[in-house]
Amino acid sequence: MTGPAIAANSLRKSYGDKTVLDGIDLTVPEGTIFSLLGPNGAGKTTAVKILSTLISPDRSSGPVHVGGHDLATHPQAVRAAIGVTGQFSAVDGLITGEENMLLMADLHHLSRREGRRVAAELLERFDLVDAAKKPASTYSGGMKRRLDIAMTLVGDPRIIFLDEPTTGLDPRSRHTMWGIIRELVSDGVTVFLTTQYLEEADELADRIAVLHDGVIAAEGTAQELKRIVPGGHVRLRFTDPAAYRSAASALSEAVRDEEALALQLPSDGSQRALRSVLDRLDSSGIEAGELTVHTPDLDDVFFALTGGADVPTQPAQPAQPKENVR
Ligand SMILES: Nc1ncnc2c1ncn2[C@@H]1O[C@H](COP(=O)(O)OP(=O)(O)OP(=O)(O)O)[C@@H](O)[C@H]1O
Repeated sequence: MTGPAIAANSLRKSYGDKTVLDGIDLTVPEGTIFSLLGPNGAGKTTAVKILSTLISPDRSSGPVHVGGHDLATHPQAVRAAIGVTGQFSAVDGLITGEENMLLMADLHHLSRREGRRVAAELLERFDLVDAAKKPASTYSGGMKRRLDIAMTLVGDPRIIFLDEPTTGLDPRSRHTMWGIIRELVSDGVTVFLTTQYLEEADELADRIAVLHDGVIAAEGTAQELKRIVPGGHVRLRFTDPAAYRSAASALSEAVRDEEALALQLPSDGSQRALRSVLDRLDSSGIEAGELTVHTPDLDDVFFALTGGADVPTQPAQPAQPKENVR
C-alpha cells in the first residue's frame, strides 16, 4: 500500500436535521496510532462506522480511502484490510473463548488445522489459555475485551479500529489493554482509536484529533495540543538565596516564591522562549539550580476546546517535551 492507511476528505454524516460530522478530514499514516477524542455524542462511533463500511457517509462527502482502497467503490477490499472492535463486544457469552475464536477462524475461511493454530496462538498471546474452555459469559470485562481483540486479529488485519476499548475497565485492565495496543503497532498495524479518556490518548496516540460540534476542533501530537491552551510556565529554582535575588531582579516579570527560592515565568515552553530565559540569566552570570517546563495537560486542552474557551485552533509551535528538568 502506498499513501496513508486512512485518508478521509470532508467526511459528512447527518441524521435528519442533525449534522453529526460536518466535513472532517482525517489522515492516518501507516503503523501509527491515531486517536479521535471527543465527549459523549461527538460522533466518534459514527466516524468509525463509516470508515469500517458499516454505514455510508452522506453523498456530499469527499473521497475516503482505507488501506489504499476507495470506500465507495471497493468496500469489500476495505473490509478485508480492517478489524473492528466496538464498544459492544462481538463476543458470544454462551460459548467458550476458544469456540468464539474458532468461529472467527471459520468466518475467515481458515482450514480447521490453521484455525486451531491461530486460535491457540492468540489465546496464549492474550493470556486467555486458562479461561479458554470456559463460557465467555463468565469472563471479567478486561478478559472479554482481550478476547474481542484476539477475535479481531484472527483475520490478520493491517488496520484496526478500536472504539472506546477501555471504557469501563479497571486501571489494571486498562494498562494491560494499552500494552496490547502498543504491541499491535510495533507489529506495523495501524490503530484508529476512539476514546473519552485524555490520558489514554496522551499515552498511546501519535496524533490526536479533538472532535467537537461535528468538526475537528484541533489536531496534533499530545504535546502540540497541550501548547495551544494558556497556562504553561517555566519554573526556576535556586539553592543560593543571593542567586535567587539576582535572578528575581533580572527577570522582574517573574512570580516570586521566596520560601522555595523559585521564580515562575509564563512561557509557551518553546525552544525560543527557553533560550531567551537562559540567555537573560547567563548575561547576569546567574545559574539556576533547576529549570522545569510545565505545559498544560490534555484535560486543559479538552475543556478549552469543547467548552467554548477562546483558543487558537491549531498549535503554533513545534512540540516540546512535557517536563524538562535540568
Ligand atoms: N442511527 C442514528 N440515528 C439518529 N441519530 C444518531 C444515529 N446514530 C447516532 N446518532 C446521533 O449522532 C450523534 C453522534 O453519535 P456517536 O455514537 O457517533 O457519538 P460518540 O462520539 O461515539 O459518543 P459516545 O462517546 O457516547 O459513544 C449522537 O447525537 C447520536 O445520538
